[in-house]
Amino acid sequence: MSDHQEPVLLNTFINGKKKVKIIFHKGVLVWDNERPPLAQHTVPIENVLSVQQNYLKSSSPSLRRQIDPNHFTIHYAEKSTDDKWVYKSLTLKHLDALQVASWVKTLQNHLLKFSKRPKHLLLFVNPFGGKRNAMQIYEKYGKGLFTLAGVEVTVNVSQRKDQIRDFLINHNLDMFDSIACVGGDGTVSELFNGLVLRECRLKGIDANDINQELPKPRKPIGIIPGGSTDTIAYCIHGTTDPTTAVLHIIFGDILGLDLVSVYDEHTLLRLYASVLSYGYLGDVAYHSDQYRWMGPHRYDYSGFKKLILNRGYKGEIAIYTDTKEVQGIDCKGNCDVCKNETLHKEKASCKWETLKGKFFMISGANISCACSRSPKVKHTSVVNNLRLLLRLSSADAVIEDLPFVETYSAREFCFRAADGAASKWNCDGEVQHQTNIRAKVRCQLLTIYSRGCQKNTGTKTKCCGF
Ligand SMILES: Nc1ncnc2c1ncn2[C@@H]1O[C@H](COP(=O)(O)OP(=O)(O)OP(=O)(O)O)[C@@H](O)[C@H]1O
Repeated sequence: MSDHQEPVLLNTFINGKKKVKIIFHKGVLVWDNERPPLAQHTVPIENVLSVQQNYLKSSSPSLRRQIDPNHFTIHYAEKSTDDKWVYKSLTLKHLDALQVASWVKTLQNHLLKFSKRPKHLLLFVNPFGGKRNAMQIYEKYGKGLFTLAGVEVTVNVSQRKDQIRDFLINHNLDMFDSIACVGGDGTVSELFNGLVLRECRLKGIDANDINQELPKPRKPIGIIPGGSTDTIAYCIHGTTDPTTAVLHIIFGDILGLDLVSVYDEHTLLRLYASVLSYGYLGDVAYHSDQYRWMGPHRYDYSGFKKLILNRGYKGEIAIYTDTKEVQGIDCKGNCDVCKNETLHKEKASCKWETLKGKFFMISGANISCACSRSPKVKHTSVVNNLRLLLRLSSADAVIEDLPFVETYSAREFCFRAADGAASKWNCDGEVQHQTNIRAKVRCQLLTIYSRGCQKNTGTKTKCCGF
C-alpha cells in the first residue's frame, strides 16, 4: 500500500482525567498527553493483542451486557526489562460514538492481517512437573490473555507420563491450528516427539530408520514454562516468565528449531531440543528423580552429591563432522547452514572421527543456553568441574579455553561405553537408559511460536550441530 493510501487516524480522546492525542499511521500507534507533562508512547500494531469496545456497567448481573458506544480499549504488549514482555492497556473515551466505532473498526481490520496468529489452540497442562502448579500458571497468566486476544483454548490435563505424546500421535487435530503446553522440558519433549511421530505415521515413514528424513510437523507449538528448569522455554524466549511465553504465542510469529534424534541399534529412542548428556548430568537426572518431592531444588542436591563424587566414565565417541569449529551463527530459520543441509551440499565433506578417553561429562547441545557448545569434558579435579559448571551457568558461557574441555561441531555422533552401563543419558532432562546411542541433527524440524530473544543475538548460537 502506498503512503497516501495508508489510513491515518488522528484524534483527541479522554484517558481517565487527561486529554490524549493519538495518531495511527503506517501501522504504528503514537499517543501523548495534550498538555504537559508529556509522556509519548509508541506501539506498533504487531504488539497490539486486541481492540475492543467497552461494556456499560450493568445494574443487575442478570441483565445482558450492553456495549458502551463512547469507550474502547487497546490491549497491547510492551517489552520490559531483558526479554520480558508485559501486558498493558489504554482505555479511551470520546463523546462522538462514530469516532470510537471508526477507530475500533480500523484497528481491528489491521489485526485481521496477522493471519498466522493462533485461533484454536490445543493446550496440554502437566500437573506433575515443577512445583505442580501448571494449571494455576495457566489460570493466572494464560487464560485471561488468550480470551482477550480471541484465542479459543481447549485444555487437556495429562493423567500420566507419555499421555501427551500418545494423544498427539493418534488423535485428529484438524480443529486446532496450534498446539502448546504448560510444563517443563519433559512436557515440551512429549509435545514435539508426539508431533513428529504423528507425521511419520500419517506419511508412512519408518521413524526407526536413521537414514530417513523426518517429516516436519505442520502446526506451530507454543511453550509456556511450568517445570523445574524450563531450559527450552528459557533458550527460546530468553526468560521463564509465563506471561512472556503466552504473549509470544498470541503474537503468532514463528521460529524454526533444530531437533536431534537419538537411536539405539534398532529404534528411535527420542528426539531432543536442548541437550543430551552422559556422565555427570546423566547421573544428576537419574538420581534427582527420586527427590522429586524437593521440587526444583532436587537438581542442586543431586548435582552437589555427584560433583563431590567426581566419577569418570570411559567411552568411545565417533563424531560425524565437516567442520570441527563451532560456528557463530545466530540462526532463526533458513540460514546458510540450514539451506545447505536441505540441499545435502556439505555432506560429501563429512568424515567420522573417533575419540577415546575417560570423561566427567559428554554433552550434545542443540541450543545455546543449555550449553552453547558441545563439550566433551575430560575427567579432572572437583575444582575444575566446579569451574566448568560455573562457566556453563553464566549467560555468555565461554568454555573452550578450559584445558579439560573439548568442543566439536557435529551432524551426528555415536557413543559406546567402555565400562558397561556406567551412567545414563539425560535427554532434555529425562533419563534415557540405553547407554550406547547414535544421535543425528534434524535441521529446522520444529516450528515454534516466538519472536526470539536478545540474549542469543550476537552470542555464539549454533545451527545444525552439536
Ligand atoms: N500426569 C502426569 N503424571 C506423571 N507424570 C507426568 C504427567 N504428565 C506428564 N508427566 C511426565 O512428568 C515428567 C516431568 O515433567 P516436566 O519435565 O514437564 O517437569 P520437570 O521435570 O519438573 O521440569 P524440567 O524438565 O524443566 O526440569 C515428564 O517426564 C512428563 O513426561
